[in-house]
Amino acid sequence: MQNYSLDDTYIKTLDPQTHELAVTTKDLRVFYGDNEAVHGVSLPFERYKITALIGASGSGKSTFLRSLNRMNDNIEGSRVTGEIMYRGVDINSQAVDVYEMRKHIGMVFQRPNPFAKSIYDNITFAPRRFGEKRKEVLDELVETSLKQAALWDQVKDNLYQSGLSLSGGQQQRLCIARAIAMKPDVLLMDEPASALDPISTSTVEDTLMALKEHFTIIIVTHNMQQAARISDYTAFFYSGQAIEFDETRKIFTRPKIKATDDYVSGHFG
Ligand SMILES: Nc1ncnc2c1ncn2[C@@H]1O[C@H](COP(=O)(O)OP(=O)(O)OP(=O)(O)O)[C@@H](O)[C@H]1O
Repeated sequence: MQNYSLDDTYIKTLDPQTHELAVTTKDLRVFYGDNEAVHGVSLPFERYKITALIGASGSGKSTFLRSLNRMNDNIEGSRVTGEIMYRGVDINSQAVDVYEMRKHIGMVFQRPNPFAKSIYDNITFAPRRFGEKRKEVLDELVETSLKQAALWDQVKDNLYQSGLSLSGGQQQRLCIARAIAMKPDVLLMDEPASALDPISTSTVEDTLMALKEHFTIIIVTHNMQQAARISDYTAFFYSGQAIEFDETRKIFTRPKIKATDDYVSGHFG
């Protein structure tokens, strides 16, 4: 099967003035020991857009996503080769300060994982660790992050209550607020709504749609309706390769590859 390649995509023909790329990967390969889980994926991620990564279980979506902010560094025996270009720097290079890079490329996980701390402390924890001590700046950060995550109105009078006391959907929005408090450029999200009920899912989806005004979002989802509803671009993963990448409306209406068509129309996977 043909692997999708950045070189032969129409993206090259797009006007860079109107289609600025936040991150691109080139021939990205991820190994767990001898097992190559991602086979040379080259993808462009446009700034202020949502790109969905879809594909069957085990096709390498999460592995690829995690490698974009070097989360695979924490997995023993894991190795990543190829390029991840961000602002002209290959962030897959060993010379890169990973903690500094993660300020720019943040991550929200599948299960809401607030710290066992107050709502206020959840949001200010990382900025404080990076040296921000001014109370007025931290207060402002808490308010803007919670507003952007559509949680402010519900928690503004209870900022010192534990983050763990919130509902699942609220906890996930707190985790989104915590991630955006670092003012990242790019937010990586691994099935951020899969542990939530339909109403919370819908609120999180609305939140993501609003967030793309300020952030570039790359999201793994198994939910085809969700990918179709919220994403601008979609990459279809199959056996560790991104075999098709296009505007979401094209992937869901007239994909070029049969395997993509079968997957999005529910014929397998
Ligand atoms: N920590 C790990 N150690 C070893 N192998 C792993 C690890 N994580 C994933 N893999 C393997 O890498 C391959 C891709 O897995 P990955 O989780 O990236 O797929 P996925 O498409 O995200 O699947 P799902 O939709 O089920 O989350 C699989 O063969 C999986 O077994």
